[in-house]
Amino acid sequence: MKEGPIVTVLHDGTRPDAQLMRPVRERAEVRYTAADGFAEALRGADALFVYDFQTTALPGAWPAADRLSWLHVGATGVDTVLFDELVASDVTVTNTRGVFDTPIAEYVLAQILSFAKDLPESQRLQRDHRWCHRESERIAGASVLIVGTGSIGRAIARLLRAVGMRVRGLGRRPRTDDPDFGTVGTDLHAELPDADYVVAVTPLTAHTRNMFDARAFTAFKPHARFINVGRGESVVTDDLVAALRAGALAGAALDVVDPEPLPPGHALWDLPNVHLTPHNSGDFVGWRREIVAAFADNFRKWIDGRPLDNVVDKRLGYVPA
Ligand SMILES: O=CC(=O)O
Repeated sequence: MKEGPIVTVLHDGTRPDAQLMRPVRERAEVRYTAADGFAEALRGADALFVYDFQTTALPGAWPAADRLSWLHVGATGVDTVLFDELVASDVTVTNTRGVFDTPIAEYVLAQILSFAKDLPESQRLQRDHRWCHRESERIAGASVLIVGTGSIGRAIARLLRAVGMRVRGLGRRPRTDDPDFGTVGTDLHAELPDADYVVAVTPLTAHTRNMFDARAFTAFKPHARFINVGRGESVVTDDLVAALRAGALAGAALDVVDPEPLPPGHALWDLPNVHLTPHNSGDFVGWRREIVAAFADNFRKWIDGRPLDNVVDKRLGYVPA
C-alpha cells in the first residue's frame, strides 16, 4: 500500500478521468466507490471527493468518517451534501466555484433572447410551413434583477450589461457601487416590480428555500419573465404554475425545478411560454474534466498544506464572496 493519505472518490458509476487524477494518485491512495460500498471506502479516509454531487449517501455513511479532514464537492451548490453532523464537524468543505460561471451566463442570455425574439414560436410556425411576419422585443434597455450575487450571478451580470441590459442584483448586503451589479438591494419584493427579467441563481439555503412564492409572483410585472438556474426548491412550483396561468408573469425558463426530474404529466411541461431544460445550463462539453482538474488543483494545495480554494462557509451553505 502507498504511503500517504487516503482519498476516497464517490462517483455515480462513471469514474473521474484517470489522467487528470494522476497528481492525486501519485501522492495518495485513491479509493473509488459508488454509493454501494461507500461507508467501507470512507473508513480511514483523509479526504473525500464527491464527484456525484447529487448523492444522498453521505449522512448514512457518516459514522464511518473516522479520519476525514477535507471534503470537496464537484459542483457549485453544496445543498445536497451538507447535513447537520457535517456542518458541526471540523471537516473543511470546498466546492467547484467558477467552472460553470460563463456557461450559465450564456444560457441565461440565450433564454432572454429566446423570449424576446420569440424563437420557439418561429420554430412552431416553420414546422407548419407558415410565413408569418411578427415583431420582436429589444433586450437593450430591458431591466434584469439577478437574485444571487455569487460568481455565477456576477458572470450573468457582466454578460447582460454587455448587451445593453440594465442590471441590478439582489443579495444579502446592500450597496450602490458594485463593479458588476451597480446596485445590490436586499428586499426581493421591493425590487421585483421594476424587473423585465428576474434571474434566480441562489444557492439553496434556509433563507432561499421557497423565496419565489405566490406573494413574490404577485409583485412581478405581467410581461416579466422568470429564469431559474439556481435550485428548484427556491420556488414554490404550484405557486409558479398558478401565477403563469393567471398571467401574473409572461413566461419562465427553468433549468431547475422542484421536483427534479420533473415527473411526466406535470403541469409545467405543457404551459405555454415555459422553457424547460434538464438541469444542464452549465454542462458544456468538457465540464466533467474541468471539475476533476479543479479537484486535482485543490488537492495539490491540501497536500502541501496551502490554503484551499473555494472554502464553503458551512453555516451559510456557500462560499462567501
Ligand atoms: O447544479 C449544479 C451545481 O451546483 O454545480
